Amino acid sequence: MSKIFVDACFRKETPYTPVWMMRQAGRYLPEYMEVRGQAGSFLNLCHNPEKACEVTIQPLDIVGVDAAILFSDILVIPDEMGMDLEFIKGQGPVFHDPIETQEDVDRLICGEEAANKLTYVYETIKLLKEKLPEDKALIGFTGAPWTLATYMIEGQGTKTYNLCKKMMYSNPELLHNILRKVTDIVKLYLEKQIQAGADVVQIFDSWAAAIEPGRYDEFSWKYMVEIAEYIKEKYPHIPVIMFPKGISAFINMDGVYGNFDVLGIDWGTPMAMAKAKLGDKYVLQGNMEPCRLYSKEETTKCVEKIQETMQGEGHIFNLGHGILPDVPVENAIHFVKECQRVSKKS
Ligand SMILES: Cc1c2[nH]c(c1CCC(=O)O)Cc1[nH]c(c(CCC(=O)O)c1C)Cc1[nH]c(c(CCC(=O)O)c1C)Cc1[nH]c(c(C)c1CCC(=O)O)C2
Repeated sequence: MSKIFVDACFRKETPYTPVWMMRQAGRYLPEYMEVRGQAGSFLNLCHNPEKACEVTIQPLDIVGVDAAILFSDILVIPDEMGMDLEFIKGQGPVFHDPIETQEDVDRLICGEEAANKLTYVYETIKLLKEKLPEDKALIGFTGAPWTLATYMIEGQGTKTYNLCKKMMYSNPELLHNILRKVTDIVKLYLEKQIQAGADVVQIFDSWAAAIEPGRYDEFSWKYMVEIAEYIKEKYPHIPVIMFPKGISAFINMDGVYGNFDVLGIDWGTPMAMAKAKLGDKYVLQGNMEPCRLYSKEETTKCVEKIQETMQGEGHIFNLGHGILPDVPVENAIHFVKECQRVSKKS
C-alpha cells in the first residue's frame, strides 16, 4: 500500500497535502504526560521501546496527522558518544563535561561503536513497524552535526553560542574534528534507522541561524549534504528531509544545493520566496508559525494562505518549528483538519 506522505515527498499525486507537526509527540498531549510519568523521566522514555512506540503513535490517533515521527531526541547521539546527557527540570539538556580541547574529542566514542549503542532506537522503530497502519509513514531523524556540536561544546542550550563561535573563529580545525566525528556516526545512525524500518528521514539543524550566512555551508550544510548523499546513494527510495531553521538569507544567496528530496521551511521564511527560489528543485515542507496554534481563526487564515501559495504542488504541511507544550489539543486537531480540508482534491 502506498503511503501518502512518502508519495508527497517524491512529488507524486496525493488526494490531499499530507500534514504532520514537529514535536507532535509531546507535552501538549495529556496522554503523553501520563506515559512519561509511568516511565519516570524523559530519557527513560527514550530508552524504553514499548513506551516510546506508544507515544509515537499517540498523535496519529488523537490529532490525525499523516505521518509518525520516531519518539527520541537528537541528543541521544552525544550521550552514546560518552558525554552523559542529563535533562534538568527547568533547564533542559545538560552535558556536565563539554568539549574544549582535542583531547576531549579524542576521548569520544565514534563510528560503528557509537551507532551500535543506540539499539533502543532501532528496537522502537521495529516495534512501530508492527503497530503502525500500513498507509502511515514513519519518519526517523537526527540532529545535524552543527546543532549537536552546539550542545557538545556549550554543555547546554545557549542564546549566544559564544563557546562554539570562539572555536569557529579561533580554532576551526577543532570544530571540524568534532563535526567530522558526529557526521560519521549520523550516517550510520540514519542507515540503521532505515534498516530497522524508517520510511523517511529528517535532519534537524535547529540552530542553523547561529552561523553567519557566508559560513553556513562550511560549518553545517556541507556535512548535512554529505549525510543526505550517503543515504540517497544507498537508499534512493527513502526520502530525505533537510530542516535548516532560520536560513532565509542562505536561500536568498542560492546557497541551497545537494541530493535530497524535501526542504523544511521555518516560519520566518516566506513560503512564496522559498517556492520561487527552490520550489522546482525540492518539495517544500512547512511552515505555519507554531504560535498561530493558540487561535483557531489565525490557524485557518495561515493554512489557507499557505495553500494559496503552494496550490498542493510539491508541498507537505507542517509547522515552521515545534509545537509548544501549552497549545490546546483541540487547536492542534483543528490545524490538521484544516490542512487536509483546504488541500483536498475533488
Ligand atoms: C534542539 C532539539 C532537541 N531535540 C530535538 C531538537 C530538534 C528539533 C527542534 O528544534 O525542536 C528533536 C526532538 N525532540 C523530541 C522529538 C520527538 C519527536 C517529535 O517531534 O514529536 C524530536 C524530533 C522529543 C522531545 N525532546 C524534549 C522533549 C520534552 C521533554 C519532556 O517530556 O519533558 C520532547 C518531547 C526535550 C528537549 N530536547 C532538546 C531540548 C532543547 C529539549 C528541552 C527543551 C524542551 O523542553 O522543549 C533538544
